[in-house]
Amino acid sequence: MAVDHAAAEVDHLAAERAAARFDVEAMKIAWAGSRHAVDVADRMARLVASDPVFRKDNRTMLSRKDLFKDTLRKAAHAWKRIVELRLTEEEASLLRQYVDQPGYVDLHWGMFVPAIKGQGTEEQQKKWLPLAYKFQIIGCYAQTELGHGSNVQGLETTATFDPMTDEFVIHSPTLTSSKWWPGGLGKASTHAVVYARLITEGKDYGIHGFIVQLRSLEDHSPLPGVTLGDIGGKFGSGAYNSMDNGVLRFDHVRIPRDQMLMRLSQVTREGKYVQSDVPKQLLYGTMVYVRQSIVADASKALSRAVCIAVRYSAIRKQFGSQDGGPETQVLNYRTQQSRLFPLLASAYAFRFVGDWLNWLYTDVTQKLEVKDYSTLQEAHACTAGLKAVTTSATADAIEECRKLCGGHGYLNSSGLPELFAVYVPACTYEGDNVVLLLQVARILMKTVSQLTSGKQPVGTMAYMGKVQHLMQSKCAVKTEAFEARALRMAVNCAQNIGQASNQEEGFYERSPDLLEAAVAHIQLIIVTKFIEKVHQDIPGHGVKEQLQNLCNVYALYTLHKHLGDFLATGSLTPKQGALANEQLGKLYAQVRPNAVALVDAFNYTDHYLGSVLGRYDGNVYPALYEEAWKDPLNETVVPEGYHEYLRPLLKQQLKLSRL
Ligand SMILES: CCC/C=C/C(=O)SCCNC(=O)CCNC(=O)[C@H](O)C(C)(C)COP(=O)([O-])OP(=O)([O-])OC[C@H]1O[C@@H](n2cnc3c(N)ncnc32)[C@H](O)[C@@H]1OP(=O)([O-])[O-]
Ligand SMILES: Cc1cc2nc3c(=O)[nH]c(=O)nc-3n(C[C@H](O)[C@H](O)[C@H](O)COP(=O)(O)OP(=O)(O)OC[C@H]3O[C@@H](n4cnc5c(N)ncnc54)[C@H](O)[C@@H]3O)c2cc1C
Repeated sequence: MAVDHAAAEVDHLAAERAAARFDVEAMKIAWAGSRHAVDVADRMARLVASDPVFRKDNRTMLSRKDLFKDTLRKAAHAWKRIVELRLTEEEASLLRQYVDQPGYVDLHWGMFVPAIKGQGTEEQQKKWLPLAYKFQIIGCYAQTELGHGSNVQGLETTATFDPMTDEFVIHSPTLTSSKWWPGGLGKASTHAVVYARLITEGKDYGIHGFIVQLRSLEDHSPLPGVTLGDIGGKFGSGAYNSMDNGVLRFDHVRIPRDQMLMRLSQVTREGKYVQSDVPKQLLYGTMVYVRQSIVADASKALSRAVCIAVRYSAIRKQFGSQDGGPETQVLNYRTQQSRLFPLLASAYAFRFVGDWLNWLYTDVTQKLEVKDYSTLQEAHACTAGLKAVTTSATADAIEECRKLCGGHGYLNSSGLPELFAVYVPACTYEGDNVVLLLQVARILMKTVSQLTSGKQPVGTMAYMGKVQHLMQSKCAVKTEAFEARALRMAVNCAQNIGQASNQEEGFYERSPDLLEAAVAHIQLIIVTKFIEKVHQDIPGHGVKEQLQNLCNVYALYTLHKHLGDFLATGSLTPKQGALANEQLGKLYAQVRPNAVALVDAFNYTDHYLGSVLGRYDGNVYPALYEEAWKDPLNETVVPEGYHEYLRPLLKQQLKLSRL
C-alpha cells in the first residue's frame, strides 16, 4: 500500500489497479533496489507527509521573503527531527529529499562536505567535518563567478600567499570576478569552499579550493572585507526561489594558510608550491560526485511527472461513442500512449543507469584511494554525459507531461509548473549540458584516434574495439545497431576533423556533429544498462516481463526518434526502421493495462507528488475545485482594487451609455 493513502475512501483508479498483470509490491523493490530501500523510504516519506511543518501546498502563493523563511523553518525542523529520532545518514538524506524544498542544506551536505572530504587533508577533515556534521558551521560551494561558470580555468578570484603572515589574501579584482550563483551563499552560509587562482612567489598556479569564513558565528553579519547578498528572484513561482543563490565579493580578506584545501597540492610555510603525485583533475571531484547524483535525481523528477500524467490520463475522459455511451479515458488514445509511455520507460531507464553510475563512482573512489587513476576518464565521461542526456530528457519530459494533462496541467495545483521550474536549471548547473557533452566528444575522439595504434578501449568505450565488425555489418541485434550508430558517428566526426588544418579548428567546426555523436554514445550506455538489468534475476510475478517491455519501449523509441542517425550511418535499413515503429505500437498496447500500477510502484506519497491531478485515489475534480478556493484572490468576493480601478471604469461606461 502506498504510504499515505490507506484512508482513501474511494479508489477511482481501482479498476486500473486490478487490471495490472504483475506484482506491484515486487516492482516497488525492483525500482527502489531492495526491500530495505522500500521500507526506509516509506517510513521517511510518511514522517514528512504527516508533519504539518512540512506542508507545501501553499508554497507557490508565498512571497519570496516568506518562502525563504519557510525554507529556514523546514530545514531547522528537519534537523531537529533527525537529531531527536537519531536518524542514520541514509534516513536523514531521504527525509530531506521528501521535504522537497531546495535550500542551503542541499549545498551544505551535497557540495561543501564532499569538497572537504575529497580535497582536504586528513588533518583538515578532522578539523572541519565535525563542525559541519553538527551544523556548527553552514557551508556552500563558491566556484562560479559573474563572468565565468563553464570555463573553470577562467575564474578570476585570487588567493595570494603572504609569507610574512602565513596567510592567503582572497580578493575579487573585478566586477566579473564576483562569485555569483552559489546556493546557500546569499543568506544562510557561514563558510564556503571558494575556488580561486593561487598565486605564490609571483606565479599563478591556477584554480584551487580554500575554506573561507564569510559570516560571524555570533550575529551572522558578513566579516570585514566580505560583501554578500542574494542574486534575485528566479524562474517560476515557489520553485527554486526557496534557495538563496548568492553574490560574494572579497576585498583583501585574509585566511590562514592551512585553509587552502591541501590534499592535491600544498603551499609550504616559505611559500613554495608543491604538487602531489595525483592528477590535477581531482580538483573537479566534487562536481563528478554531484553529477552522478543528478542522474539519480533525474529519474526521481521524471517519475513524479509521469506518475501525475498517467494517473490523470486514466481519470480524464474526452469524446466517446456516437450513441451517448461513456467518454474515452484519454489514456486510451494511441497518441497519448505514444507520448507518455516512452517517458514512463525513460523513468525506469534513468533509474537503472543511475544505480549503475553510482556503482561506477563508488568503484572509482575506491581505486583512487589506492592511487589507481585508470578509470578517472571513464568516470568523467559517464557522469558528464549521463548528467547531460538525462537532465535534458527529463526537463523536456516534465513539460510534455504538463501538456499531456491539458489545461489543468497548467495550474499550480497540478504540481507540474513548479516541478518544471525547479528542475530545468539541472540542464545548466553542475556543468552546462552542451559543455559536458563536448567533454564526452573529446574523449570519444581521443579513443577513435587510438584505435589505429591498437590500444583496446575499455569500460563503456569497449564496443569501439569491435571497429572492423561494426563499421561493416548490417545490424540485426538491437544493441549492435546502437553500437554501430555511435561508433560510425564518432568515426565520421574524427575523419572530418582530420581534414581540418588543425585538430582544435576541426573540433570547433564539427562541434554540432560531435554533440550528436556524444548523445549516441550515452544513449547506448543507457540502453545497455537497462538490458543488463532485465537479464538479472528479478523476483515477483510478472515484474521481469514488465521491465523487459519497458526496456524495449525505451530502446525502440530512442531508435525511432533518432532514425535519421541510424539510416544515415547505415546502421539500420529503412525497412528495419519501419518494423521498429510497428513493434513500438504493439508494446504500447502491452503497457496500457499496467500503466497505473507501473507508476504506483514508485511508491510516492500524495505529499511528495504535490499534485491534485496525480492523487493516489484519483479523486481529481473535487480536489481541483476545492483547491481553487484556497487562492488568496478568492479571500474576498469583490477583489481589492475594485473601488480604485473597476468601479470608476464601469461608472464611466454607464454614464456614456446614458448619453
Ligand atoms: C545541485 C545544484 C548545485 C549546483 C552547483 C554547481 O553548479 S557548482 C559549479 C559547477 N560548474 C561546472 O560544472 C563547470 C563546468 N566546467 C568544467 O567542469 C570544466 O571547466 C571543463 C571540464 C568544461 C573544462 O575543464 P578544463 O579546461 O580544466 O579541462 P580540459 O577541457 O582542457 O580537459 C583537460 C583534461 O581533464 C579531463 N577532465 C575534465 N574534467 C574532468 C573531471 N571532472 N574528472 C576527470 N577528468 C576531467 C579532460 O577529459 C581532459 O583530459 P585529457 O584529454 O587531458 O586526458
Ligand atoms: C539554479 C542554479 C544553481 C547553481 N548553483 C551553483 C552553486 O551552488 N555553486 C556554483 O559555483 N555555481 C552554481 N551555479 C552555476 C552553474 O554551475 C553555472 O551556471 C553553469 O556551470 C553554467 O555556466 P555559465 O552560467 O557560465 O554558462 P555559460 O557557459 O555562459 O553558457 C551560456 C551558453 O554558452 C554555451 N557555451 C559555453 N561554453 C561553450 C563551449 N565551450 N562550446 C559551446 N558552447 C558553449 C552554453 O552551452 C550556453 O548555451 C548554479 C546555477 C544555477 C542556474
